[in-house]
Amino acid sequence: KESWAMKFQRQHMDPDGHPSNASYCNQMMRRRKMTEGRCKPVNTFVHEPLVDVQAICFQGNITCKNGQTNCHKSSSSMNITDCRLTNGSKYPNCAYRTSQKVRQIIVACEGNPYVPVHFDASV
Ligand SMILES: Nc1ncnc2c1ncn2[C@@H]1O[C@H](C(=O)NS(=O)(=O)C[C@H]2[C@@H](O)[C@H](n3ccc(=O)[nH]c3=O)O[C@@H]2CO)[C@@H](O)[C@H]1O
Repeated sequence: KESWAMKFQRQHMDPDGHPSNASYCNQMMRRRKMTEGRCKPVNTFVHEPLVDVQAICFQGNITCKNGQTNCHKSSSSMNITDCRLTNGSKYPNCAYRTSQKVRQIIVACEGNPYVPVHFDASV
């Protein structure tokens, strides 16, 4: 079974990628298996080295959206791509808008080793 840590990497890590065109999200959401059974509404990909994203777990500790206190905000801004389902999208043809941004990101961390397991938000 896929661990939380591996699920985070499958859903949110693309260190060597960058949205070269508007179909980045359409392709990546399929490739990373987030369009099976339903179209995942919102998903962010992070274009930074895995070690830099893992280091966030030891940066600013803040409260998560769900009230848990195991969230951490990155000290610096990161290159990310937000994928957001378009209104006209109809399963199984999940159609996304691709938005490239530079933001601080907030992740939840768990386990030993203490690693990212959930993407909370970008600010
Ligand atoms: N503190 C915690 N500690 C540990 N675990 C925690 C904690 N909190 C949740 N989980 C777990 O994580 C699992 C999970 O998938 N949570 S999820 O909210 O649906 C993920 C959001 C995110 O993927 C995406 N999104 C959203 C915004 C954005 O900018 N970018 C962006 O990508 O949308 C999703 C829905 O918002 C869930 O099973 C829950 O148990």
